[in-house]
Amino acid sequence: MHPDIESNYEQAKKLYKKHGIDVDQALNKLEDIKISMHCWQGDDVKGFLFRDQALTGGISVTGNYPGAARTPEELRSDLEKALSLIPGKHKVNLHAIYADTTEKVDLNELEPKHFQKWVEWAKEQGLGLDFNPTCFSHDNSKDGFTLSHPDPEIRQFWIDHCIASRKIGAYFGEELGQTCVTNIWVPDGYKDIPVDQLAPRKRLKESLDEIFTVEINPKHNLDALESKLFGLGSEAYVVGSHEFYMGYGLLNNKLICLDAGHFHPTESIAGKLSSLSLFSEEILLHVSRPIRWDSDHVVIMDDELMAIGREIVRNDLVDRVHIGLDFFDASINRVAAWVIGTRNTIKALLRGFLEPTELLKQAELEGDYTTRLALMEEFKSYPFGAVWDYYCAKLGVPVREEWLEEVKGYEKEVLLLR
Ligand SMILES: C[C@H](O)[C@H](O)[C@@H](O)C(=O)CO
Ligand SMILES: [Mn+2]
Repeated sequence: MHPDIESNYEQAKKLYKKHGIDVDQALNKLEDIKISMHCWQGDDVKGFLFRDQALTGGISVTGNYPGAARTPEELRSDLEKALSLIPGKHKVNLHAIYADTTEKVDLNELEPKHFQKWVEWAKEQGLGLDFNPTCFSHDNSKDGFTLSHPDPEIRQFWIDHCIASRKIGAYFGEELGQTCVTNIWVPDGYKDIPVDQLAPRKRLKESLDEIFTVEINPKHNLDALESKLFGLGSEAYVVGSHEFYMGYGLLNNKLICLDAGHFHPTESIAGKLSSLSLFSEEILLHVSRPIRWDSDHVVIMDDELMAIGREIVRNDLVDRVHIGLDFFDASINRVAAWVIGTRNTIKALLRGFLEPTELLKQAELEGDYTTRLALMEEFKSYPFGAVWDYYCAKLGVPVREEWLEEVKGYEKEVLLLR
């Protein structure tokens, strides 16, 4: 480690210690947090099962930066590159369309064996895996409905796919010794104002009930449900709204997934954590960055991200919140997108750990809002960067923007040859 990194760290430690913050302890806690890095940033949500299918479901990827992964091998190589530039041991989040198989298999026929190579790779790399059924980009979702489809045959197809997905999740959890979170998101909704808002929700509820009648050991797989406010083509009405899944999840002991891009523009998912934590044991996050709509931009260190990090740490939710990422930007190097978004998410958590929370809470309790505001503001310029640099060096990953050189090299030697 460069001596400057160490001495800057020692200086920073002293400053934080003055306010009772144990920086070494903070770094130990940070190292235990796993971020679930989404595989779909690597290939613009195409997957490998149906290469010719257009992306549907009201989500969209823009940009045509060269080098997108075309095969499972390429995707794993890109993920490895990104993970080598991110401190800590993490998880990879797969979608069903990323099955690694030469068999011609439809979504409702998927089995653990179709993901065996992913599991072998995860074992080799010391990674956990999370999972998602892919309820979009398929002929059976072409009119915008899946689990709430009025046609019982189509509904059954998606029910079977979700059951198959939970079994794959359980296989991941058992094989890797780390619980897999399987998150169900469906795009179902109407472009224009519907007459009957209730019937699709009843059908969605019945489909979920059927999916969850299959018993799965929660040690291996936890189920999560992701709501949405609107999508492209479902602007007026989304069946799986926040209220719908809050109700369903709390009554049926399922995790609620809060995606930062799935609420009204001024609503913050950070602000929802304290309330939800009082009623639900565990929560799933999709950390994303909406710009004006659910645009899935790469996560930057903005107010929302810092608030997410702070709320997780302040409310002692580190062991109860599963942190997944969800963005897909094809206008920049895709490996860099992962590195930027994941490093930022870890940095936001670090900043949460480096806050004098007890002191601030005490000031607040005493009604001393002057001290609260003064300290919160002063802490924004405390030397967290020195701690971050030390953390990266200690865990053997590039310090500051050094990682960019590596990504540029990889782009030249690997991505541009695709
Ligand atoms: C590809 C993901 O499953 C998808 O982004 C989903 O999580 C979502 O957020 C849809 O808007
Ligand atoms: Mn999401």
